[in-house]
Amino acid sequence: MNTNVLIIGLGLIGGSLSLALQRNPDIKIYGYDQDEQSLMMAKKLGVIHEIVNHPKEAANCSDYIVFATPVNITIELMKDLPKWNVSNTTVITDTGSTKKLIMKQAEQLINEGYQFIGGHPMAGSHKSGVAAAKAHLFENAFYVLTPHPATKPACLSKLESLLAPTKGKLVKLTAEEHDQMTAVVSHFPHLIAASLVRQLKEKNKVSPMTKHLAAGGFRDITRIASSNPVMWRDITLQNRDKLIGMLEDWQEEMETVKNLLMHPDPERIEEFFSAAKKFRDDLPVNTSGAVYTEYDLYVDIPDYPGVISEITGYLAKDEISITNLRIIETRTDVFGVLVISFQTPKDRERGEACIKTYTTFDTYIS
Ligand SMILES: NC(=O)C1=CN([C@@H]2O[C@H](COP(=O)(O)OP(=O)(O)OC[C@H]3O[C@@H](n4cnc5c(N)ncnc54)[C@H](O)[C@@H]3O)[C@@H](O)[C@H]2O)C=CC1
Ligand SMILES: O=C(O)C(=O)Cc1ccc(O)cc1
Repeated sequence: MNTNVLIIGLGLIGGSLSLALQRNPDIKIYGYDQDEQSLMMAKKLGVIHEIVNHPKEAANCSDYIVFATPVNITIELMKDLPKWNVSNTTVITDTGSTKKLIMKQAEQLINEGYQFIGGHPMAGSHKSGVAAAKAHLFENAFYVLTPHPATKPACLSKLESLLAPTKGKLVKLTAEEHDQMTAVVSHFPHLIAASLVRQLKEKNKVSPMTKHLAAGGFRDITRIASSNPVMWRDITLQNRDKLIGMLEDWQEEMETVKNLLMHPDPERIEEFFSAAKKFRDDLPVNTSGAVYTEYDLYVDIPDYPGVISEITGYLAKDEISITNLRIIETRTDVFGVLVISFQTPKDRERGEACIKTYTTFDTYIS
């Protein structure tokens, strides 16, 4: 018998979850989105099995309901859920980036006999929409669950077995712990990235060449400033308290930096950078963390016309998929570095072997 899942919100996360859950052939996915285009595209791309025009249409036959909508919309929909004729055995969850207010709303549902367990797959990207959905998005990433103290172990196990095909690492946290930690590693960095870009915008008014000098470092640190502003508005509003606390700590940190500059001491300045480098270099690398990871392979290439299509041709011949290509440096007569990104370490290994078979180019992994 099929297990029915209703996914509400068919964007990057709802779409990716839907694709991952379909690795279990017994799963049937009903999809709802208020945006008709997303709904049609989800069906056309095979992201969902069946369209519903209102959650009510599938809510009463669903074993699971997943809210993958922006966090404030999720709260509004949770208020509406009691009108949908949902069974008290249906497991309800969400994918929101914040948990405290969602779990507060869940309390009402739980008191009325519904089963709700908060969820947050800690993987994503600055992209949104169903077209960016990928079945492997959550692989090796932490997938946080926030059960309520009253959640029955059987209900939690039921949700864990649904999510197993995501290949995410399921961990349980309280909503409070979740919102504190995600403020540090995700929400606050988005504020800083946006502020850095806003600062560049202002400085650029005075010296219009500035933005053209924005090199890799600036782009790396501000990539997330290209995320969906509406989604981040809502996350910021829901995790305001923790973010204000972070901002106060940050202001202290900036005071420390200012002091370093006001009373320059080369040793202390070096120590400032080296302490950060050491901790950054020691961050765990075996998880994809909060970002969609690509596995980069560096190839030293000579600068002659057609060299890139030659390499991609070899990879295509051996049926090895790549996700991205970029050149770090090319000058006439000097070797440039081609960076090829793969979806998995295995693909990268095969890619490296393929390039070594067909060329004499040096390859390495950073
Ligand atoms: N983007 C990311 O990297 C991550 C996002 N999240 C969380 O997952 C949730 C979804 O985020 P994304 O998929 O990135 O956003 P998205 O913008 O790609 O998708 C959201 C979808 O919800 C739909 N929607 C909006 N209002 C609706 C309503 N009233 N009824 C039905 N559908 C509605 C939109 O039309 C859209 O298709 C958010 O709560 C976000 O905080 C969690 C992990 C990562
Ligand atoms: O693109 C990135 O680096 C992200 O930060 C993705 C992301 C966005 C929201 C989340 O709740 C989790 C991960």
